[in-house]
Amino acid sequence: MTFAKIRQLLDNLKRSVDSLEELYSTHSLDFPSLDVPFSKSKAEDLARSPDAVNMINVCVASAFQILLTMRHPFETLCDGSSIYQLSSCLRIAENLNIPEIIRENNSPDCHVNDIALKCDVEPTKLARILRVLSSHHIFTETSPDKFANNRVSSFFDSGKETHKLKIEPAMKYKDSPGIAGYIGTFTDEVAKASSYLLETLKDKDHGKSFAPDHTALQMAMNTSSVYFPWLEEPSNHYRLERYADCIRGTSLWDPPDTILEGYNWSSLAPGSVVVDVGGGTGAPSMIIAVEHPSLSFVIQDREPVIAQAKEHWNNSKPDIVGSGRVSFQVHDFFKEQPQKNTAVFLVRTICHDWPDHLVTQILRNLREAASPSTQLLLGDYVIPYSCNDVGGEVDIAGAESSKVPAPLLANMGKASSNVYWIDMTMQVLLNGQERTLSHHARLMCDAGWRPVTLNKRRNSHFGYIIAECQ
Ligand SMILES: C[S@@+](CC[C@H](N)C(=O)[O-])C[C@H]1O[C@@H](n2cnc3c(N)ncnc32)[C@H](O)[C@@H]1O
Repeated sequence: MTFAKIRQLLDNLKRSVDSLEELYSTHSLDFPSLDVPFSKSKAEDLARSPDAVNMINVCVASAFQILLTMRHPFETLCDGSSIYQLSSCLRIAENLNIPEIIRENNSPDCHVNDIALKCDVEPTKLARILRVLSSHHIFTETSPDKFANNRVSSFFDSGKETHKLKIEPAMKYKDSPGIAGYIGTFTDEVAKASSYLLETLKDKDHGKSFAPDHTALQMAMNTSSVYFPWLEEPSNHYRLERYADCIRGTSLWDPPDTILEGYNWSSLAPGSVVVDVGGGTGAPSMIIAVEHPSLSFVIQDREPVIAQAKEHWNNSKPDIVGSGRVSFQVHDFFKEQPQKNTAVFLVRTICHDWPDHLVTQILRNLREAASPSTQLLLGDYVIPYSCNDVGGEVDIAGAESSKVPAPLLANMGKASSNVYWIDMTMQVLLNGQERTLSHHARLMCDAGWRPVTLNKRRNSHFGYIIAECQ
């Protein structure tokens, strides 16, 4: 029976590769190479189209399940026990600007002695770190101790000049697309917090609490502050700059313009106001603002973040700032919402930060400021179970589940791993979580909203739920 299952997985894999090759050949393109640095191209764009994503996901889930079926359990457990070493090595590559150093080299590959000289570390230690990454296809070791950027490593090249980064390291994260900041944040404070997950879970005072100051982060960082005020402490200046970039990186979970499909923005009357609640530097709003010049935006966040947002918009979209279509407001979403004339309250990746009782408070504050026509647009992952969710249907348009080929897990296993990584991230940082559709719907209803539509990109777990006033 096991061989039959392996063959079934191989069939899934083969069928998906065949379909992918056919898709690419209809566009006269080849699939992007792992060995070549990433570049914006038609082939890369096609790889993120919903059809291609579906085929790639089936390949990833099938290949991973074959691997796990065939490997000795101890090999799998060794991997699971040491996978944090990969994160630590990735943290070093990002922090020491290794992709940037290799890019600035005169030839495509660079000897580790030259790389180590530029970042002032011991070369044989660095070689071993880069070898871990190369063995996981992040960088390529072209000949012993020589390393080149590949499709994966070049994706976190900030494009900045290393001699400038040496003088002002946090400059790396200014007006950047978010990948370096994402890696830096996840492999630093998130990883450190995660290493205290067990101790926090078993802690007699904090283990069963959902307070945002009773998480693994407090234990790991020896602080009593909640994550956001902790980030804003003067000693965390570098981390705060990096976090802003990290959040822009979350817009890359799907192609960033997916926000345009999340809501029918053209249906709004000219002059309508979109309030981006906890908007960070306003990356999703910026995409909407460019496409829909008749709409106005209010970006709300905590004071230091609003300063970052203003700077980011002034540097990236001075024309929109000059037109007066975007304004910036310091606002605490746990307090009364000052914007009373809002067409859409956009809350993207906000609710997942917080435990249920605080999500209800945030959404209720928005409901109290809403007019009868105001809509809520909640953007977050819609987390699936790894088994079939019998009876989990929710009566919201667009909530249909997609078909998964046997014998893959109902959630597409490895192809969906990021949803669960982010869920754990929210647990260790703030006692927040990713939620199923019915869980999202319940919290919205408790706060006086009626969820009506789920807009989800095909083959993505990230959803935009539209709700109306009850
Ligand atoms: C995960 S980020 C999401 C940013 C943005 N919505 C996006 O999707 O790109 C969460 C944001 O919530 C902000 N935030 C945290 N606590 C807040 C509060 N009490 N009031 C307003 N914003 C807050 C943080 O500063 C951060 O920018």
